[in-house]
Amino acid sequence: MTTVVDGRALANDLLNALPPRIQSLQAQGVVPALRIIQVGDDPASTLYIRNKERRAAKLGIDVAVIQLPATVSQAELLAKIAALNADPAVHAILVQMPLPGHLDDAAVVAAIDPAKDADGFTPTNAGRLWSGDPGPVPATPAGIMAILQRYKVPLRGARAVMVGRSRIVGRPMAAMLLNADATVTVAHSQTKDLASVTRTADIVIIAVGIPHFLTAAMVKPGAVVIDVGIDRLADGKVTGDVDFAAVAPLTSVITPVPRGVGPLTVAELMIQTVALTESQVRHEPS
Ligand SMILES: Nc1nc2c(c(=O)[nH]1)N[C@@H](CN(C=O)c1ccc(C(=O)N[C@@H](CCC(=O)O)C(=O)O)cc1)CN2
Repeated sequence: MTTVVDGRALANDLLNALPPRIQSLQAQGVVPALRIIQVGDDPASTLYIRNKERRAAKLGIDVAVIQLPATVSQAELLAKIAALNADPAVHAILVQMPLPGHLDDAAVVAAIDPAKDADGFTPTNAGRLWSGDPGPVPATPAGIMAILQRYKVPLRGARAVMVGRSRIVGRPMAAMLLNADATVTVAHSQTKDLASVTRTADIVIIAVGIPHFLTAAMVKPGAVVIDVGIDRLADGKVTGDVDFAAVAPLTSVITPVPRGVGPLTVAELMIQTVALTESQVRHEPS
């Protein structure tokens, strides 16, 4: 029997825990404040940011999008981040990815104050994650961990294959699985005979951005399959990296696209924004 994950329901459920925490902050005179920097006007980024804004506003988080032109210079972008870092009324900052090619992603991310790092992408927080220490973590892998936990997928000793090695998903996902005692393989575009690797997996997580890339021949019967891809087809429809119709019958648990991992990404960002705010309030000089 295959269980198809309901990402929207799980996201709503996780978000139900936030209002009392936000009210407790408000009682102390603090409203969690999230700032999202968008460079350019990529339509997919605009849509994802709108989802984040809507959720934040619904929860009573003070959210604002700082829109910069696609031609913004590295220095101008870094100056904007420095101003947000220095603003005590801002608790969480993120720069929507991808950035235009002339900008240095790594330097931009590294400029964010790790205490306000809503995405958990800064080198400091990535290092904490790989060391198994607490800190802000990237939202998509955090959402996937929430799915695995909610659907009671055993992780200790499980063979997990992460297909994709991005900073947003693949690398932090591998660290989280390792921290949960899974045996982790990271496969990528240079991996030889990928199917022979994915077929060994109890859990396959895929984030490659190629529609229907993971086929039935690449999956072991009974495996858990998590699809992070949000791929736009020529007709405008959204699909995933997994050939869902062919793969789903083989699996024990599978995420659909849309309404699988995506809503969890947004939910985990909200959770992180509140956690960063709480941590800053705790560390404020009294
Ligand atoms: N700074 C960041 N940039 C990007 C991140 C990130 O975590 N931080 N992740 C992705 C995009 N992303 C978040 O920003 C994101 C992706 C998907 C969704 C979502 O709600 N998906 C819906 C479907 C939406 C659609 O129809 O296209 C779903 O899956 O149901 C939200 C956020 C890259 N950049």
